[in-house]
Amino acid sequence: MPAGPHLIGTRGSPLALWQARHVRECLMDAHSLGEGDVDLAVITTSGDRIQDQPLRDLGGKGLFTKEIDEALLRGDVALAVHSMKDLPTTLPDRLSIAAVLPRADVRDAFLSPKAASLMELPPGAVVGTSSLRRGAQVKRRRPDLRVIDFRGNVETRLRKLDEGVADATLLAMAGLDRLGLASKAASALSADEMLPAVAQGAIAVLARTGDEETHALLAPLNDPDTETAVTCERAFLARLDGSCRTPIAGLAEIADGILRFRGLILSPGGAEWHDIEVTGAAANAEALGRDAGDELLVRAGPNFLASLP
Ligand SMILES: NCc1[nH]cc(CCC(=O)O)c1CC(=O)O
Repeated sequence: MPAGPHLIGTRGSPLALWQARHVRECLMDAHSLGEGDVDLAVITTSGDRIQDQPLRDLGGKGLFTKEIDEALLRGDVALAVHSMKDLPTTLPDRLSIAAVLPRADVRDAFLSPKAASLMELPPGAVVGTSSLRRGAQVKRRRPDLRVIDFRGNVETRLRKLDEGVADATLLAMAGLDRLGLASKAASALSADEMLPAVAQGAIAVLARTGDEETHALLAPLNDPDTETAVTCERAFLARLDGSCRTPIAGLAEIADGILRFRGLILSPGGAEWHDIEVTGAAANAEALGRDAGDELLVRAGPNFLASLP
């Protein structure tokens, strides 16, 4: 054991802190560690600093992880905890995923003081979301609704909803649950109504490639079915684009070694979409996701992704 505690790098948002503390507890339980053996190191990322621009104009993913990756590579921290859906499909050189925690609720929550569900919102109502995926699926189901950009962390978005900036918003159920805010949800959207983001509800722990001690420490925290499901979803995403400019959704579910994957790409306005569903052996997760991505590219045609702004 090295001198000093194992340090966990994390963003400072309430959700990030909850997740990092959760990993800390899991590590302490798995290895019977004491209070001082694992500690958090809060790191501010560019994504946290820049609050006034839509995320997709800022170079997309990696924005919330760059400074934490650098701290890992320098050896300032031994591990880093991230919402897996915020991780780019290609990890930085010399970093790898050491554990994927058991997945929480994958669904999106519908929040509104005006209606119990998306379909019950009055005509022309305003939905606030910064997610192209959610916005496009809202328009797909309800072309009459107006989607406006809604940034900030979970608490900020809830405040904006209270202030009447929008009539409704959508947030990941997993995040609300973790923050003790599940009661704010009017309902949960089914995956058929609103297909979740790739890796939604999963927490990934990163470590330096080759840091065997930290990898061994984290191994008991890994959930194989969640790892398999997100491997399929991320292979799908990698095939399609991976930038924040394309509305993409994907969900793999595993039961008895059989994997069912649903994938969806949409035009930002939700008027055009292409979906796919495949089933196969969970052992082929990566190929299933990749092939589903290739098949959607064929179905959508070469102009679909190219024509997006
Ligand atoms: N993009 C922000 C983000 N990243 C992870 C979560 C919630 C937890 C999860 O989806 O795993 C959220 C908030 C949200 O989408 O409502």
